[in-house]
Amino acid sequence: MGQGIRFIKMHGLGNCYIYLDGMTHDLSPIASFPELSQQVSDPYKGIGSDGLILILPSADADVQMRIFNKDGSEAMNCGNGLRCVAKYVYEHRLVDSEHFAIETRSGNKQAVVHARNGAVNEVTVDMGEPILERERIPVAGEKRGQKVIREHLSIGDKEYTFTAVSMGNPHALFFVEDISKAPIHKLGALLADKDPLFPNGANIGFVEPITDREVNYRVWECGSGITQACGTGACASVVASILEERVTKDVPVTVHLDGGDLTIEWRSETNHVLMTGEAKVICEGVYFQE
Ligand SMILES: N[C@@H](CCC[C@H](N)C(=O)O)C(=O)O
Repeated sequence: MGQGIRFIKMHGLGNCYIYLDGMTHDLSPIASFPELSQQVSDPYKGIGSDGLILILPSADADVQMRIFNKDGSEAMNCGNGLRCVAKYVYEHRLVDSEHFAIETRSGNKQAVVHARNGAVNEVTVDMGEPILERERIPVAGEKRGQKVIREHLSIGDKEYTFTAVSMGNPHALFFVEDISKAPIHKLGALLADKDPLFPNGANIGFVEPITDREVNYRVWECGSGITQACGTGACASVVASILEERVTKDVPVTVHLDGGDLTIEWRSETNHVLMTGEAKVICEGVYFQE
C-alpha cells in the first residue's frame, strides 16, 4: 500500500466532489488526475462522488480550482465546487479576506464567504457574464454570433425546443410543465456527451418555471450523469428563463434543485450572474490508490 492521498469530501446541495488540497500538500506524485477522478468517484471501490476537484495555488488569483468529472473529463467551471473551494480556503486560512478570487479554466470568479465565528455556511460567487453566442457556447449550426433561444430539435417522432447558455461550461435548457415528468434519462443519455449538436458536450437541464422568481431545475451533467445539483446549471436555468421571458431580471430567483435551493440573480447593470448557496463538509481521510 502506498502513502495514501489526503482528501476532503464536500458537497453543495448534494453535488459532491473529492477535494485535494494542493496548496499545502504536494500532489506531484499523482500520475493522472482523470484516472484518479474515475477511481475516487466509484462508490464501491472508491469513495463515491461526482468527480474530483483540486485546490491549487494561482499565479493571477488567490487560489485555483480544477475540476474533473466522474468520467475523468476536465470541466471548464463548477458552481457548487467554487462555493466549497471558497469555504475550504477561508476556513483553513489560505486567504486573508472574506472576498477573494478563484481561478478556473473559464476565468477568475470573485467569491464572498458569509462566515460566523470563522465558519462558512453560505457563499456568494460572481459567476461573471453568461455566454450566449452560438459558436462560443458552443452549439453546432449556422447563425454565428446569435443567441440560441427556443431552438427546435427532433428526436425520433418527438419535437423539443431548447435554449443554450454557457456559464464557462455549456448548458442546454428544456422547459417543461412538470419537472417530475422531464425526459432526463432519455435526453441526458442522448445529448450530454456525444451529440454533434454540442461539440464540447452539454449539461442537459430541465426547467419548470413556478412564478416569475422561482423555478424547479433538474440536470444530467456531461461527464457525470444525473447529479443532485449543478451550480452553473442553476445560473444557466435563470438566464434561459429570462431570455424566454419566464422569470424577472435584476431580482433574486430561487432555483429548487434535487439537493436544495440556490439563489441566482442576473444583473443588467454588470451583466453578471450572482450565485448564493450552501457549502458543506462531509468527511475527510486518506485514499489508497490501487
Ligand atoms: N456540477 C457542476 C458542473 C460540473 C461540470 C460539468 N459537468 C461540465 O462538464 O461542464 C456545477 O455545480 O456547476
